[in-house]
Amino acid sequence: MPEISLSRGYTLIAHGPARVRVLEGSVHVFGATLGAGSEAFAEPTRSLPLHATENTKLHVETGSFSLFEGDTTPGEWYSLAETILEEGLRRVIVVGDVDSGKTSLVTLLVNALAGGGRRVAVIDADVGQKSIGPPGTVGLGVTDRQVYTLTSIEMHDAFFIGSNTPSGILHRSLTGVALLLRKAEKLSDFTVIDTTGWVTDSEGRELKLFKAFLTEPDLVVLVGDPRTLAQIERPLKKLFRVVRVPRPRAVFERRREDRREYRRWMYSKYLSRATVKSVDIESIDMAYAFSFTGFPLTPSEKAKLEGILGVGVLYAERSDDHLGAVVLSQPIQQAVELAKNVLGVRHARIISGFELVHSVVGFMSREKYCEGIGVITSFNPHEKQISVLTQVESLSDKLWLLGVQKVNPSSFEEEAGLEKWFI
Ligand SMILES: Nc1ncnc2c1ncn2[C@@H]1O[C@H](COP(=O)(O)OP(=O)(O)OP(=O)(O)O)[C@@H](O)[C@H]1O
Repeated sequence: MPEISLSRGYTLIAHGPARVRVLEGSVHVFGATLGAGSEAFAEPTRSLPLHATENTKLHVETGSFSLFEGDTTPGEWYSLAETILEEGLRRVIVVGDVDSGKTSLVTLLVNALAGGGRRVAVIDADVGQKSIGPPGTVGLGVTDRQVYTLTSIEMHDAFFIGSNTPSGILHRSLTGVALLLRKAEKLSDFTVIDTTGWVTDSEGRELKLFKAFLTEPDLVVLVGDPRTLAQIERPLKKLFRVVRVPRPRAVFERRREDRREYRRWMYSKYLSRATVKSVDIESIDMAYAFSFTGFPLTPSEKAKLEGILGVGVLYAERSDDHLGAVVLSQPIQQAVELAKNVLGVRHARIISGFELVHSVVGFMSREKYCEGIGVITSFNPHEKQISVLTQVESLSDKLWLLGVQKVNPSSFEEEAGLEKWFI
C-alpha cells in the first residue's frame, strides 16, 4: 500500500479496518499526538481522523481513506476540554444522538485531562457500541496517558446488563453506572461517562435523566442536534450545568449491519483467548433468569415430579412461586399444570437446556462485577454438564448472569436471542 504525503492542516480519515504508520512528521487524533514511528488502527466500521499538524508522511495499510481540508474535530470540543481542566470539573457525562460523536468527544476529553500525574476514568455505558468492556456491559477503564482510541484503555471492571440495548432493563444500566462510578472515583481525578445514543423516545430520555440524577455530574455535555436533545436539555438545565457542542462535520453514519459487525469484532476481542470449560449444572447459581435460582428438589421430590410430568427430569428446583426443571423431553401442558398445582407455584419453566446454547453470560464475583463474559457452547443432558467458551477461570464459584443475546462461538456473529425471562 502507498505512502501518503499529508500537508499541514489537512485531515486524512481512515475508515476501519485500517492501519496507518507515521513515517515522518506527526498527526493529531482526537487530541492525541502520534509522532514518527507511531501506528494507529481504525476498528472495523469506525473512522479515525488523522489531522496533520506539520507536513507528514504516512504509510497506509488496508482500509479506505478520505481527505478533508482543515480539522474535522470542532474547535468547541478543544475549548470544552480546557474549561473542564481549568475548572476541575471532576464528573462529566456526555449525551447525544446516535453517530453524533460522543465516543470521539470522550476520547478527546481523556487526552486533554490525562497526563501530568492526572488519571482519567471512563465509564462506557454505550452497551451496544462498546469501547471499554464487551457488548452488553457498562465498562470502566482508567488511564493516565493519551489514547487515540478508547478501545485501547484496558477494562478495569464492568457490569453485565445482558443485552445490547438498555430497553426494558434501565435499572441494570443505571446500577452499572452507579457501581462503577464509585470504583472510578477511588482510582481517578476525573470521570467521563459515555452513554448510548438512545435519546428520542420516553424510555431513552428517562434513562438519560436518571443517569444524570444518579451521577450528579459537574457538567452535562450535549453533542449534536439541539432539536433532538431539547427534551433532555430543558429539564437537565434546571438542575445541572449543561453545555451544548456541535457534532463533527465529517462523521460517518453507521448502518445497523455496521453496528452488528462492530459488536462481532468486540466479542472476538474479549473471547479470543477463551477456552471451553464444562460445569455441572447443579453447581450453577444464576441471575437474570428464573432457572438455577431456587432450592433443588430432593431425590424423592424429583421422582414424584417425574411421575407427574411423565418425562425424565435431570434437574429440578422450586421457589415460593416457581418450578424450574431441566427435562429429557417436553411434557404435555396438562401435566405441567398439574405439577404447578401439586407444588402450589404460579410459574413453571420446563426447559431442555438446549435453549441456553449460544447465550452470552456474564460472570460476577465478590471482587469484580464482571470477571468476563462467555458463550454457552453446549449442554449435555446425560452428563448434566454445561460448556462455556470463556476466558474466566473456575466458573462454579461465580454468579452467572444470563444474557438475552446469543452469539455464534466460532464466528462471533449475533444470533436471534432469548425472550427476556424465558428461562
Ligand atoms: N472529527 C471527526 N472526524 C472524522 N470522523 C469522526 C470525527 N469524530 C467522529 N468521527 C467518526 O464518526 C463515527 C461516529 O463517531 P462516534 O463513535 O464518536 O459517535 P457516537 O455518537 O459515539 O456513536 P454511537 O451512536 O455509536 O454511540 C466514528 O467512526 C468516529 O470515528
